[in-house]
Amino acid sequence: MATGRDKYARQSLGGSLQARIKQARVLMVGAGGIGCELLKNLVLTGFGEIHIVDLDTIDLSNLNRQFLFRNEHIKKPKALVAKESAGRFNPNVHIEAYHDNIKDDKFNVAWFKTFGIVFNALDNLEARRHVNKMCLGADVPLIESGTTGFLGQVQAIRKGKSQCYDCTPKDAPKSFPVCTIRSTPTQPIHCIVWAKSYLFTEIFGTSEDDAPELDHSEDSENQKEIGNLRKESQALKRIRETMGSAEFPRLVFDKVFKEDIDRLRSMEDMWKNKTPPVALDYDALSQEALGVGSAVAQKDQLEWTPAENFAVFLDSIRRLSDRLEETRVNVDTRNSPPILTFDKDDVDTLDFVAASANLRSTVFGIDRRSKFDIKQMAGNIIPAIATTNAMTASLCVLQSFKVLREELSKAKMVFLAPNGTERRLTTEALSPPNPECAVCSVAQTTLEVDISRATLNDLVEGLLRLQLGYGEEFSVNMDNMILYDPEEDINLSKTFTELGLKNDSSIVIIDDADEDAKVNLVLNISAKELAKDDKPIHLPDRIRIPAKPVKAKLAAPDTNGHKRPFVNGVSKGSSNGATNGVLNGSRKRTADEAGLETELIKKKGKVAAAPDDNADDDIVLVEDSSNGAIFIDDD
Ligand SMILES: Nc1ncnc2c1ncn2[C@@H]1O[C@H](COP(=O)(O)OP(=O)(O)OP(=O)(O)O)[C@@H](O)[C@H]1O
Ligand SMILES: [Zn+2]
Repeated sequence: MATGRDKYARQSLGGSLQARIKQARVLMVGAGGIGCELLKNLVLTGFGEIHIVDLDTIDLSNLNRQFLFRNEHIKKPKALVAKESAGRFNPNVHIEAYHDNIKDDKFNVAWFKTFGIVFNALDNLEARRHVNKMCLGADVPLIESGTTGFLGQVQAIRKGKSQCYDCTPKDAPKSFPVCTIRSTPTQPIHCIVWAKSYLFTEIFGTSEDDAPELDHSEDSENQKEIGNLRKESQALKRIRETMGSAEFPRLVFDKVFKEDIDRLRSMEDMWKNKTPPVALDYDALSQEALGVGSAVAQKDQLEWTPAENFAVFLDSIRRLSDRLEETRVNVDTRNSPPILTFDKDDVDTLDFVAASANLRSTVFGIDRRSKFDIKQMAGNIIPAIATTNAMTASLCVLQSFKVLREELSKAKMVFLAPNGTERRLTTEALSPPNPECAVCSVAQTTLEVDISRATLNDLVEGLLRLQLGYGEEFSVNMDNMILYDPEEDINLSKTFTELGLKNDSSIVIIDDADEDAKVNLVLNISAKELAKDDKPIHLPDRIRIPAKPVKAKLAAPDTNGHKRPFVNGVSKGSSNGATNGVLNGSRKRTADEAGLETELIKKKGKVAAAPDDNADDDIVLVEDSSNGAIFIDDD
C-alpha cells in the first residue's frame, strides 16, 4: 500500500516518474554546502538508494550552512553524519556513506555503472573532472553543479548527447606576476600571496614553483631580478635546515624582512616612482612586543600593530616548527621529508600567513589587514550563501527528473544570478558534445583481459588490427607513456602484467593515420581469468569507433598535465562560444529566448488531474488546501 509519503510524491510528480525515483540508485559526490541541501532533497523526494562519498570531516565553519551537521559532529566524517541526519527524514530510503576520496581506485568504472544517475556537489576542478570522466566511461548521466556566492549553475551531462564538463574551458584562478609578489607588491593581496605561496611553502612546504597564484609568464622580461630571487630562495632553504634551533625564527625574520628588503631597496631604478620599502628591525620590534601576549592572535577582527604581528609571527613559526619536528620523529615518511600545507582553517598556518603578510605590508607601506580578512583572501573565499546552495540543489533534482524520464532534450543548463540582475534564474538548452573535446569525444569501452597470459601483441595485432580495423600508424599509451608505436615495438612480447597493466588500468589508442583516423580509444581493463583455449583478450561490448573530426587533432584523454581555468565549477564560456549573460552581464536574454514566460503562463493555467499510476508525467500544479499551491517547474 502506498504510504502518505508516496501518495503526495505521486500527486506532484506523476506515477511513472515517482516509481522511477523510488527504484533509482544514485550517487552523490560531496556532502558540503550543496551536498547537504541536495541530500535532503533526494531523501524527501523519495530516491530509493543513495550513496554518498565525501573525504572530509566537519569543521566549525561548515555549520552555518551545512545544516545536517551540528556542533557535536565537528571532526566527524561528513558522509557518515550526513547519512545519519538525512536518514531520519525518510526511513524508506537506503543510504550508504563512504568517508573517502572519490578518486580512490575502488570507485572504478564498474562501480559507477551500478548507478542510474550521479550528482556532483563538489568544490574543486580536479574531482569534478574525475567524476565527469568516470561517468563518461560508465555511461551514467551526471548532474554537475556549482555555486560561488550568489552565482549558481546546474548542468546535465550525458555521454554522446550533451556537452561534458570538460567540453568548455573553465575560468582561471587569479594569478600574479612573480615580480609583483616577490619585489614590488602594492596591495594587501600581493603580500598575502607572498606569505602563503612563497614564504610558507619555502619554509614548511614544497617549492614556490608549484603555486598556481604565481604567474611566470613575465619571467623572461625580468631575468636578472628572477635570478636574484632564485638566490634568495636558495638562501632561505639553507635557513630551513636550522629549523628547531633557538635562532631559527630570527634567521627567517632577518632574511625576509631585512636582508632581502635592503637588497631590493638598493636597486634604485626600481624606486624612482615608488616609495621604497623599509626593512624591519628585529631588536626594536622585540622591545615593542614585550607586553604583547600570545592571546593577541585570537583578536581576528582587529588590525594588529607591527609589534603584535611580530609577536604572532614568532609564536606561529615556533608552533609550526614544532609540528614539523613532531611529524619527522613520529611518522615514517621514507625518503620525502615531512611538509605542511596551508589551510585557512588550520589556525597555526593562518596565524603565520596573516602575521607575515602584515609585516611585509608594513615594509612596503601597504595597509595591514585583520586575520579575519586575510583568511577570506588567502582561502579565496567568496562567502558561501546557503540560499544559493539550496536553490542550486533543488535545480539539480528538477534536472534529474528529465534525465530519469529519458527526456534529455528537455533538460537545461540553469544559471542563478544575484538579485538585481534582470532574471534570478535563466536557462539555456544543452549543447551537443564539443567534437574537439579531449575527454568526451573519445570512444571508450571495457576490455576483459587475462593479464598474466595476454601480450601486447595480442592487443595490437589480434584486437586492434584484426578485429577493430586499425592500420599501421597508431600508438598504445598508458599514463602518457608509449607502450607501442610503429617505432617502439620492443614490448610486443610482454604480458599485460609485465607491463604493469592491471585491473582498472586504462590504455589509450591514438590513431595517427593520415586519412579517416579514428578518435582516441580508451580501453578500461577488467582483469579476468579467461578459459585457456579462449583468446586472452575479449571485448564484451560491441563498439564503433567514429572518425576524428577533420580539423581536430585530439590529445590523449588524460588531462592531468593541463591547467584548465576554473572558478568553483561555474564556467564562463558557454557552449557555443557565446558568453552567457547571467554570469558576466554582457548578454541579456529576452523572455522569449529563454522560453520561460510563455511556458509559465501555459502551465499555471493547468490544474492537476487526478494522478494515477499510468498518468503522464506532465502534471505541474497541485492544489493543497492547507499549504497553498506547489508549483513544480517542468520546463
Ligand atoms: N575528491 C573528493 N572526494 C570526495 N569528496 C570531495 C572531494 N573533493 C571535495 N570533496 C568534498 O566536496 C565538498 C564540497 O563542499 P563545499 O563546497 O561546501 O566545501 P567545504 O569544504 O564544505 O566548505 P568551504 O570550502 O567553503 O570551507 C566538501 O565536503 C569536500 O570534502
Ligand atoms: Zn567533452
